[in-house]
Amino acid sequence: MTLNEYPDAEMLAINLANVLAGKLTATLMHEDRATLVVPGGTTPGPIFDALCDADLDWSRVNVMLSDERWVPEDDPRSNTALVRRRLLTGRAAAATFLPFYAGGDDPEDVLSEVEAMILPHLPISVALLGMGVDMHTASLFPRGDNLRLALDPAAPILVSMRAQGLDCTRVSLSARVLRDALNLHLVITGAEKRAALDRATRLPPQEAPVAAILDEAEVHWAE
Ligand SMILES: O=C(O)[C@H](O)[C@@H](O)[C@H](O)[C@H](O)COP(=O)(O)O
Repeated sequence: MTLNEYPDAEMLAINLANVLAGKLTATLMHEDRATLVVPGGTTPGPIFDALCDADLDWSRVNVMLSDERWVPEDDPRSNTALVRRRLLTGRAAAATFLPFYAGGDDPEDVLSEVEAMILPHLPISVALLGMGVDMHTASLFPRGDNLRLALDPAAPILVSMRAQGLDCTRVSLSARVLRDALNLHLVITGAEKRAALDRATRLPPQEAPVAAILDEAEVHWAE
């Protein structure tokens, strides 16, 4: 794990957007297409606002989420709606978005179809992940019902996840798929998450799921 500290959240957003754009540009120098994975939540918005106008060939970029709440796009909890609003605009509107939500109440009914859509676009070229103060990343939650499966080296590409305190079912890329990203970045802000990150470095992934990806991750933090 490498840790990059920034004087404030604005500097973090601008610099991290440049780092991600640089990695995508480098990928597109030797690949026909690049796959970008981004998180939902409240942290990435300013990063998306800076990244969406990066001068790169977005028409050759596939964008997908690290995880999704299993709700339609018009639901305020939808990460897809966040990405369409804040990232897939400006130059990045030319990117191809691969939504996970496929309708219905239970993702298990359609997981294999969604995985079939994802598979051709792996490994991930550039992944940006967030983290909760409970040390979850993507939707790999401590005490999540499918956490053991999601952490298994032979895990499927996508797992459903339910956990106490979550107001809806989620789906998440599994730890092995996230770890296999060719460029893996984790963004956190604030003292509480910084302390949680420090704790996660001393805990097993079963207790601190973010620990499953820390070895491969470049961490970006601002107060
Ligand atoms: O669907 C989501 O919410 C994200 O993918 C999730 O993993 C997020 O990155 C963390 O929960 C941090 O969320 P904040 O950025 O809101 O703190």
